[in-house]
Amino acid sequence: MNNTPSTDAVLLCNNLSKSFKEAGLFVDVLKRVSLQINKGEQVAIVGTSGSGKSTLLHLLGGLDNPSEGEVWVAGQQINLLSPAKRGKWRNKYLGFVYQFHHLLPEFTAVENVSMPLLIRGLSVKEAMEKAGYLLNEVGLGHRLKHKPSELSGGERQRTAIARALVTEPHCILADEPTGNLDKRTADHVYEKMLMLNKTIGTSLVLVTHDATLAAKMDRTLHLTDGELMTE
Ligand SMILES: Nc1ncnc2c1ncn2[C@@H]1O[C@H](COP(=O)(O)OP(=O)(O)OP(=O)(O)O)[C@@H](O)[C@H]1O
Repeated sequence: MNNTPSTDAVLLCNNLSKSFKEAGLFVDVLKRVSLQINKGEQVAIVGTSGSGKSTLLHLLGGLDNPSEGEVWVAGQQINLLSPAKRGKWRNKYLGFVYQFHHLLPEFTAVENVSMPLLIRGLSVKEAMEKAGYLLNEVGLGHRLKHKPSELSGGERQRTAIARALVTEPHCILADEPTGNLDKRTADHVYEKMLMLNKTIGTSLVLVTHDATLAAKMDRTLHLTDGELMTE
């Protein structure tokens, strides 16, 4: 498959490969992966441990360089950009949610969520209002002033989701974001994330081991030993 960016594509890669050098030998972790994520689409990436899921997500998000191939985000081939330009492009169009929330411990929930907007130059008032709205949407309207250490695990992950969505990115890249939560809390967090993604029209690429969750998405991509299997 060889993709050319269409108007529907928010994210795509062509013949993406990644090798790591270990003990003098190259190990091929991703092998010529091509895929396209369209506007508003929710896509799961599944595969056994070590099949290359996180590596693929890192490359799609411009957090690492491919050995070969192309990554396009919002019509721009990001792997050709300088690290500084790539970082700017990434912050403009993508949102990230990780297994560990990476919230800033000394700031409250609403301050954490407003941070990406302040960095973009919004006034404190505007940023706080938007952050408060998003936190309310994920069911945390009553926890705005709590610091991460005063929130439960599920509440922290919902705060991280609000922070990823507050800039209304084209696409969210999520790597097993509820892997450290119990199933009931995880289901609740996902419910919120999937619903909000639909409301805002953000695409979602989610790495998960949970087949039930993957089945809720529009599409599931299977990685086996670094190769994408057709559905
Ligand atoms: N920086 C690195 N240097 C060397 N090898 C690496 C590096 N990063 C990843 N790998 C190797 O690449 C393979 C794929 O790793 P990756 O983390 O993408 O797998 P995964 O499918 O996300 O696994 P899991 O489900 O266990 O998180 C693994 O064998 C791993 O050891």
